[in-house]
Amino acid sequence: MLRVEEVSKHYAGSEKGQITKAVDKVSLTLHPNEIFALIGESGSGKSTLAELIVGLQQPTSGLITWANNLQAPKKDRPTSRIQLVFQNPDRSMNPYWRVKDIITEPLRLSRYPKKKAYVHAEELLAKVKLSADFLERYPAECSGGQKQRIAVARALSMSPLLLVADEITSALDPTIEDEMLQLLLSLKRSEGMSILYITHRLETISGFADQVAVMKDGVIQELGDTRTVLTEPKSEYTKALLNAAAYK
Ligand SMILES: Nc1ncnc2c1ncn2[C@@H]1O[C@H](COP(=O)(O)OP(=O)(O)OP(=O)(O)O)[C@@H](O)[C@H]1O
Repeated sequence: MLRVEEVSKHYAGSEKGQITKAVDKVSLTLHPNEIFALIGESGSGKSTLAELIVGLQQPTSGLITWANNLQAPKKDRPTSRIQLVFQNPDRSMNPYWRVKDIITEPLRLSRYPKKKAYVHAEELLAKVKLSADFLERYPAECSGGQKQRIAVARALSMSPLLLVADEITSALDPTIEDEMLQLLLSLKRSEGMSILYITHRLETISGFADQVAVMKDGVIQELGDTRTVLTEPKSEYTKALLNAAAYK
């Protein structure tokens, strides 16, 4: 569906001649209807790679291409190829808006009539397993986990082919995190979309992600199907991450 070929993003450092290789010659393929987990410690280049994929940044070199026969699902509404959800929902939500306005914002920005957008609001909340009571609430009246669901509902309003979720469960406690992973898994199936799931926690992706790439210092250390990478890791770095997770 989406191919990343030898993609690099280098930044000039503060000292002359110094460069930071945030992403260095990364290649991967995202298939339709799969969850791809991108794992790495802080500073490994995950967010930069996500921004390159989404088009928020341009690569220094390399190619990012979508399969040309792709079409967002035909709906009576605007659609988009990619939607993003970030770690901190508060930063992307207007605290003075009601949930119904927050989740229909992408539709309204696409000039979809407000009244018709509101008709979809309840259905979008149902997709993320929140009741219609939330429509009239403000973000401050929702928990962190509920706000993340609202952010996912907003992304779903555009029926994306790819949902990029950048550390969206990192601030949640383990039970709520697990509920969010189950929700994403069921959305992958019901919406037929792919999910690029970015996290620093390798231990959370078993039974969830189809493929995983482990990143360090801008370079992919290991890439493969999740079960194989978790049970037969090849790189020393993946082994170290798994060992560290076992002692948590
Ligand atoms: N605009 C920029 N200018 C210079 N260096 C940058 C810039 N953005 C990121 N970097 C550097 O690139 C590297 C990768 O950063 P990135 O944010 O992609 O890592 P990350 O794995 O997402 O980390 P985290 O989990 O902490 O968000 C870091 O060393 C960072 O300091």
